[in-house]
Amino acid sequence: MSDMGLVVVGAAGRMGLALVRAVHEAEGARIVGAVERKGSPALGKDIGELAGLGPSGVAVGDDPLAAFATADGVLDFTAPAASVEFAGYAAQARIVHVLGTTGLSAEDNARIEAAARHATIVKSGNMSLGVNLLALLVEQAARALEAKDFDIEVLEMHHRHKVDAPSGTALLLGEAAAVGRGISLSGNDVRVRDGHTGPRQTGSIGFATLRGGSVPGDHSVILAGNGETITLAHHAQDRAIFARGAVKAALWARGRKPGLYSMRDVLGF
Ligand SMILES: NC(=O)C1=CN([C@@H]2O[C@H](COP(=O)(O)OP(=O)(O)OC[C@H]3O[C@@H](n4cnc5c(N)ncnc54)[C@H](OP(=O)(O)O)[C@@H]3O)[C@@H](O)[C@H]2O)C=CC1
Ligand SMILES: O=C(O)C1=N[C@H](C(=O)O)C[C@H](O)C1
Repeated sequence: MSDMGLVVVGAAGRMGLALVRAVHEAEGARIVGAVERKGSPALGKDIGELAGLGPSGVAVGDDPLAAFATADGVLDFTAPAASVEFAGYAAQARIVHVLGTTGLSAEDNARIEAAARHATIVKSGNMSLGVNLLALLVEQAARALEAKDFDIEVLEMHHRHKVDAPSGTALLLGEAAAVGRGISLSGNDVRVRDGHTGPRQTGSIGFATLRGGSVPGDHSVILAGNGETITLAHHAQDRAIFARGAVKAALWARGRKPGLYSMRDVLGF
């Protein structure tokens, strides 16, 4: 089979450049397009040069539909409104859409689900191997430790540029804890605490957010009981872990029927 042709959207962003480097290093995939928004200073520049790889022959453009028409898949770590639009274009082109953007609303998710009738979409708040394994462990721990005995809190820290909170990963880990507990996260989540909050509600899942510096992504799930705490944690040291996961997801999705898949489907756990 020929190499999978991939378009990177948001190609000049932090994750965009990491994705270009990950595709360059991967076997079985190549970059066929790079897209940024109209007016971006990156337009017209060679994406290989921008990523520090040398000339690639692929210039950054601002026409996603034209780029998708020549591709087998798209790698998308951009912004919610853009990702919803790209999911629609991926459906029109009947291609793979690897979607890592976080901060999606319920309405965004409904539109992405609709696009997945025709596109093969792999979507996850975190594409790294480590976090997806962590989610499995959190689910098991939450199942093993009863809500009356152990409170669950999710703590995350990210770089100063991050615009959404709680992080997609924190929500993914909260969902895993909720699955383990046999409850829905929605309605049991406590995303912010301020002022006179009253005592903690048994069975709730709390979130706390820190922002600063250049931290690529730190997450801890704390199970706090009487006299002991258990902390399950993941520390990202390099965005390459997310980018490698995204390329793996694209290669896994190639040739699969349209639908909405998760990173746990890709990794088999
Ligand atoms: N699932 C995962 O594993 C991970 C997810 N993420 C998520 O990925 C997203 C991006 O993060 P990051 O790379 O740090 O952010 P950046 O802001 O560095 O990159 C986003 C890029 O997308 C571009 N963009 C936005 N809208 C459009 C559009 N309509 N068309 C084309 N390009 C567009 C931005 O351009 P401009 O600057 O002009 O707006 C920017 O270049 C976030 O939601 C983040 O949470 C990040 C890491 C891992
Ligand atoms: O914005 C980021 O940087 C990251 N976003 C994702 C999230 O919201 O969890 C994944 C990773 O932690 C980095």
